[in-house]
Parts: sequence; C-alpha cells; structure tokens
Amino acid sequence: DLSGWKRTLWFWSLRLNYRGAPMLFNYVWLRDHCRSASSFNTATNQRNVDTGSIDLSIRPVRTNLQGDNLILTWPDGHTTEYSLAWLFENSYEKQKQTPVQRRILWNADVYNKAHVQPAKWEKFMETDDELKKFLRNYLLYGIAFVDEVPNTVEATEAVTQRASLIRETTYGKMWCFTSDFSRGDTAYSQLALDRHTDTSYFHEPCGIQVFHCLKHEGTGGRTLLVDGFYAAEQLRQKSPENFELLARVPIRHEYIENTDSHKNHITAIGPVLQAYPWNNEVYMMRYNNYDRSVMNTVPPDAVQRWYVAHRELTAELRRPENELWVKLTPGKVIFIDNWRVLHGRESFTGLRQLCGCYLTRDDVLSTARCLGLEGLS
Ligand SMILES: C[N+](C)(C)CCCC[C@H](N)C(=O)O
Ligand SMILES: O=C(O)CCC(=O)C(=O)O
Ligand SMILES: [Fe+2]
Repeated sequence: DLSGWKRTLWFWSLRLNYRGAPMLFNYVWLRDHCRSASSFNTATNQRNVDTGSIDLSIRPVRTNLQGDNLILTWPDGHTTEYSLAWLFENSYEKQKQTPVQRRILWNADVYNKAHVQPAKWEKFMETDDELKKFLRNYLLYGIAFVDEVPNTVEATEAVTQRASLIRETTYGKMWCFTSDFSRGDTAYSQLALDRHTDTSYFHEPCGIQVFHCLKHEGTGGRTLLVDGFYAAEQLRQKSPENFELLARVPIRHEYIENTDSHKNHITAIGPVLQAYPWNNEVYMMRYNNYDRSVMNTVPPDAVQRWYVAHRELTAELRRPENELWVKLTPGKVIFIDNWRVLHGRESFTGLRQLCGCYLTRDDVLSTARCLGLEGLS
C-alpha cells in the first residue's frame, strides 16, 4: 500500500525544500554523488566512489545547512558538501519539469512564420557563431539549412564535419545517389516517396540525414518535410491511449538487399514512438511504411488497435497544413533530425543527383553542448 511505501521513501531519503519546492534525495544517492576529491575526479569528470561498497542502509550522522550548502557527515567521518542549487538542478523534481531538448513543434505555417535564416557557407565554415546559430535552429526545429555551399561532395562533407562525425552505413560514408537502381531501394528510382524516417531497421536509427542536391535537370523532385513530433503531440492530445499503444508496442523494420554487388539483411525492433518515462517527452519516431516488416510482435488482440492508432498518427502526418515542401537546389544543404522530422519526395523526371550522409546524433549534440547551447541537457 502506498502509505507504507511513502514511509519507506522518507526513511531512506532526505527531504529538502528549495524555493518552495520539496525535493527528496535518497541517502545512498547522496553518498554516491559526493563531489569531494576522493569521491569524484574533477579532471576527468568521472566517479571515484565504488558504489558497490556503499552501505545500502547508510544515513548521515550529521546534516548541516550552512548558508546555501548542505553538509553531510557519514558514519566513517567522510563529509559531502552540496550546494542547494546543484541539488535542485540535478533533482528528479527538476528533471520532471524540464525537457531534455527544448523544441518548437511546427506545421508549415509555424515554420514559415518563424523566418528561420539559413546559415551561409563561408561564415559557417569560419565562425563558431554561425555554427552555433545553425545548431540552435536545428535543435529547435529539427531541420536547418546551409546556403551557398560549393556544389561538390567534398564541400558537403566539410559542412557536415563542422557539426559532427559522419556515420558510415551500408550506403557508404558520403553517398551520392541518382535514379539508377544501383541499390535495391526505392530511393534509387524516380518514384515519389511518402514521408518517412530513414534507417528504421537500425536499433539506433541514424540521428541526422544530410542532403545536397548537386544537380537536377528535369521536373518535380521537391522534398517533403513533416514534423513527426508535432503530429505525435496532436495524437497524444486527441487519443492518449493510441499514443501509448504506439509508444509501447515494439515492431520490426527490415532492409533486405540481395543484388550482385550488395548483400544486406538488417532488421531491428522498436516502437513507432519513444518517450522518456519521467517527463513523457517524445524523443524518437520510427515511421517508415516501406521498410516496416512483417508484424508478428503484436499480440493478436492488439493488432486491430495498433492499426487504428497507426492510422490516426498517419492522418496527422498527412494533414496538408503539416507539410513543408522545399526544392533542394545546388548550394543548399539541409540537415534533418531523422528521429523527429520525416522526409519524402515528389516523383521527378530527368537527371537528379543527390549527395549527403548520415551523422551520429550523439556527436551533433556534443558539438552543441560544447558551444554552450541552451535548452539541451
Ligand atoms: C539515403 N540513401 C539514399 C543513402 C539511402 C536510402 C535508404 C532508404 C531506406 N529505405 C531507408 O529509409 O532507410
Ligand atoms: O530523393 C530524395 O529526395 C530523398 C530520398 C530518400 O528518402 C532518401 O534517400 O532517404
Ligand atoms: Fe529516406
């Protein structure tokens, strides 16, 4: 029963009020996070405490509040000092109210009215300021552009390496593609592609997709962009149970390529939506109806409900007002958050050549943090 559990929690935890907000800190946690020289190496930012040796029934013998500092004396005489501000920043209670990544969810109107300025190649390559502005937009909107990039694979590669490490995949490091069916995938045709995220068949789908259209002599071929998280939030508001279902039920995606020059069989299992359990923030969407594999991980009594939920999400994703159409032209490089923003393309005629690459999400985020960008933890 809850009251018994609460009492246990209080017994094992220190209760603090900071700026009127109650916070609970578990005693083992307080010993484990000690920042004293013997407990934490500030040169490497790594823990020295052997967590496995902390007495699980540890309690401080003395608890002092001196100004804004909390000083705990442990049974062995070791003291731990925390500033209340640090405890607040790192408390569960704070994390619960803070998005891991601050975002502006958009439909076409919201995005257009924001008048987000593209970065310019020269400044982007030379100044951290321009890179920082670019990454700020990228983090907020899940898409960002660099203009005036020289029309080559090398320049495209140089742009991406300002932000991150390239993630090599079966398509290569930097890839160039055209409608020549050189690979066993619809991307290598002139056909239209409905909105989707790429590499849904990886256990960790590629974080970012970069495109640069080096050449197009023909018609059509516009790029479609849809903010998947905007659609997910609409779904959550309208049918929380359908949102939950898509976040809970793991399904399989698959990439099977069996040509003379390429043999691949890649498959991964994961839900359409992924959200952090402590604040319900959506952080990943896998949505690729082409690459979705046989669905046999869903219990028979949930299959119908899953299709209903998937349909409702699809309806949100397909609302015309949510569609942002752009024509990629030589010189314009786009970064797309492949965990959030879906891309597609219109069918086209003529020779159309795209180059680009995938980037690792962790490295882009690392660059952003190192530049001091806010709204990212
Ligand atoms: C981008 N590039 C042309 C290299 C690969 C396309 C991969 C297409 C695959 N169906 C997927 O969605 O992951
Ligand atoms: O041709 C395009 O514009 C995009 C094709 C695509 O979806 C991809 O390469 O991932
Ligand atoms: Fe794609």
